[in-house]
Amino acid sequence: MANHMNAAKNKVASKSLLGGAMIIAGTAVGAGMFSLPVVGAGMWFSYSIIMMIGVWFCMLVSGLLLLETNLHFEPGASFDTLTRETLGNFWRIINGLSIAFVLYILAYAYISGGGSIVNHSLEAAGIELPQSVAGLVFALGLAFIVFISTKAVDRITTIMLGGMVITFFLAVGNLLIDIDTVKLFKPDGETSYLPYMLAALPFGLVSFGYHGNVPSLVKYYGKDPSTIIKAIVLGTVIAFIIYVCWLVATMGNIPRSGFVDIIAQGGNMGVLVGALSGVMASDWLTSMLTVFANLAVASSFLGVTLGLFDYLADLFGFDESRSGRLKTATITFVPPTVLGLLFPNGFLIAIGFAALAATIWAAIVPAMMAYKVRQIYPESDSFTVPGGTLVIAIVILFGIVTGACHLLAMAELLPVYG
Ligand SMILES: N[C@@H](Cc1ccccc1)C(=O)O
Repeated sequence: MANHMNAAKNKVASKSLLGGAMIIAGTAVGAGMFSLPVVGAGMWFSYSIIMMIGVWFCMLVSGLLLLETNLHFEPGASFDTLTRETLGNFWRIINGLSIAFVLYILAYAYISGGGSIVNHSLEAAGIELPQSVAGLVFALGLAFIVFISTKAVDRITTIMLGGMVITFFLAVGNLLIDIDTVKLFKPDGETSYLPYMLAALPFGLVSFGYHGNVPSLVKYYGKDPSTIIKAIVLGTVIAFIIYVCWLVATMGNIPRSGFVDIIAQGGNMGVLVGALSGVMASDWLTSMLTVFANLAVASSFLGVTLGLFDYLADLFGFDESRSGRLKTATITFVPPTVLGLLFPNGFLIAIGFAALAATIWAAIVPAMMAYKVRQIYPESDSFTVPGGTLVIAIVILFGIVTGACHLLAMAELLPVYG
């Protein structure tokens, strides 16, 4: 979420470690999180945790490799500059396209998920809308904020983040008290588990995506590797802890067989939150969970579309005037909103495709750049990720395997639960 970055930048005196960690955690925690229990239902709890540890490790290391490269450049160098200078124009273009693709498809995923959750909330208030219209309301409302200014996005996301922390702990805290360990460790339903991990892997990768913020952190802290490393480690650990709580809360309350129904209904955010609401003791806590889900997806939408907005303005050379911003807003918001109207329930499919493109810029490219940079500066005493070329190979392999899993799952060659 670039906006948190800007929020942090404006406060000169607040270059705390926690600020950087929150930027990373804030970007990572988003729509991916809502897909985890649904796509993890097949392998269930223990395997989900094992997978998340592995994905966390690889995505942490790829972020650190990106930092390693970034530290050979002046603070303020963009991702685009890093790829151009290390890997050349071909990879620069591939990288840029994959970033733009992820931002666009995530914007669509958020409209789909946002529409679904807004609809779920409105139903509770007795208002019935087609989901595509709810998606439109969600997108237009938030697009307007991005259109006004970056500052407006900053202010509103800061408020949203505060609200998310409070509602997450109230709602999930209560779900954690009610969990049933039998559900977690002795799941019902069919006896095959492990094979379902393959199709779930891409969703794990998306939920640990934050890499666009690494250059922003370098710009923010300057060449201070130890603080940036701590911020990345802490930020990804916070995200990991939130995901574990979320998996415990969902899988400890909804039986494995219950997910078959959620998946049959498309597995969108509103369906999952609806199923959780069904098992929660009080209406008040149910509202907290719904508010949390609304805020989580809305703040991610603002972060991602602001990034896309700035990227497109730069690419097409649109200026900051009212008409320039209107042009940028049009190319930013119209394609994902139209998709949201045509296919209101593509949430999970979109997250899967985001993963496919993210394997390039959040795993493979950072590893390749670090490899290159070590050849260019063999004597450098700047920060180097430990583990040598082996670690680089592991990250590249992780990216390739995850991308392959997505393609195989799309071709219906992998077992998918439900
Ligand atoms: N991690 C974000 C998505 C994301 C991926 C890659 C980079 C930035 C953001 C989410 O789960 O919603």
